[in-house]
Amino acid sequence: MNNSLYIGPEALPALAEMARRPAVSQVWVLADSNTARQCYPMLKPHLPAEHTLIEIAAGEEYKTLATCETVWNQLTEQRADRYALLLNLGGGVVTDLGGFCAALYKRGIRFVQVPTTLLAQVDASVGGKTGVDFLGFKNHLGVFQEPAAVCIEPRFLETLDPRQLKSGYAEVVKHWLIADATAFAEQRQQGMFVEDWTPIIRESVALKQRIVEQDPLESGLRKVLNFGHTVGHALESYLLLQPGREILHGEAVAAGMVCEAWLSHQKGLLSPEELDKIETFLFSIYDKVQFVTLETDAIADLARQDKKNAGSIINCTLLEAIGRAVYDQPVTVAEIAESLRYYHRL
Ligand SMILES: NC(=O)c1ccc[n+]([C@@H]2O[C@H](COP(=O)([O-])OP(=O)(O)OC[C@H]3O[C@@H](n4cnc5c(N)ncnc54)[C@H](O)[C@@H]3O)[C@@H](O)[C@H]2O)c1
Ligand SMILES: O=C(O)C(=O)C[C@@H](O)[C@H](O)[C@H](O)COP(=O)(O)O
Ligand SMILES: [Zn+2]
Repeated sequence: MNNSLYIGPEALPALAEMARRPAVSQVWVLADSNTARQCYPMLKPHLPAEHTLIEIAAGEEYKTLATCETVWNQLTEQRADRYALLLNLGGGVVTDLGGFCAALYKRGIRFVQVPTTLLAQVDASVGGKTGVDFLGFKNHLGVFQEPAAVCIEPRFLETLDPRQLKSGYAEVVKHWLIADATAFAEQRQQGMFVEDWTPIIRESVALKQRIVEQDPLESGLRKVLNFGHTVGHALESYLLLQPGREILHGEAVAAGMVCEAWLSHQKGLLSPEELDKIETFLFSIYDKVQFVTLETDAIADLARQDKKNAGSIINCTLLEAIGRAVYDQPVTVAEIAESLRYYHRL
């Protein structure tokens, strides 16, 4: 099975064909409590009658090794062998965690990503990053492992909560900011009014794939896909550990993009006019993430664990212009804290 990508009505029939290949010994579906209820009924008619559903709890707080253990337990108890196929049906939590479980189980079984959120359809299911959070740090344990296929059916989005849709849109905007100034300019006129997500999904996936193909293991260029994430992950991690204050990944990335656009401007890379365009657009869609200025140092400090760092140097991806990103730009914890204070004042 090669790594194949299907987007649209052909996605689930393609999955049906893969699941019935003689080389597949067992078919497993990993879903969370929501996708088991809301998405599995659409998938089920495409699966062989004999398959097993594993259900995990929904939410970022369950993207942990403990949840992986429950998955590995079930695979082991039912004697899944190396020829088993795992279908990850869900948002980025399920595709990241399921990919990680598949990559480690018996040193690797094949898996297919079946993303059901906008975020997972435009970003998380593509590019082979899998993993779980650890000690509150985002994706701290993980491996690069490409799925056998990615099957994107945009109709899954019909049951998605609008807040989740907005969260996913942040990664689309990120793709435009790092590599597609024209799309950003066009969409700026329309805000988040989108009738049919399919073309946006196709373009976002193609843009991400073009980057990943050149640098699959993130030794250089791929770091541009992390724009907004140095500050975004720090904020997301900080609030994840405080019950009641958790925010969604895309919401954190949207805030992170404002902070990192400001850092880009401070470092003489991004013009004030472009900074203003980015802020105005993002604030027309996203509410401000709530924290107090007293917390900014503690949040910024979490960026010391960012995976792009080298030793004590925090390497950030910044913008030279809308549509042009530069990676490995050193920033200090103090500068990150200052960017958070700037965001807070806006
Ligand atoms: N691997 C990557 O390249 C990559 C890229 C971006 C984000 N991520 C990761 O993805 C995760 C966020 O993913 P997410 O935003 O999809 O969150 P998620 O997986 O938590 O899904 C969001 C919520 O929507 C529910 N849901 C999913 N599909 C649904 C549907 N069709 N209808 C109704 N409800 C549905 C889920 O049960 C969950 O409650 C983060 O952990 C982030 O780190 C990974
Ligand atoms: O695919 C990538 O590369 C990305 O950076 C995409 C990000 O949107 C995504 O959130 C990713 O999981 C972040 O990776 P990490 O290495 O910073 O954990
Ligand atoms: Zn992301």
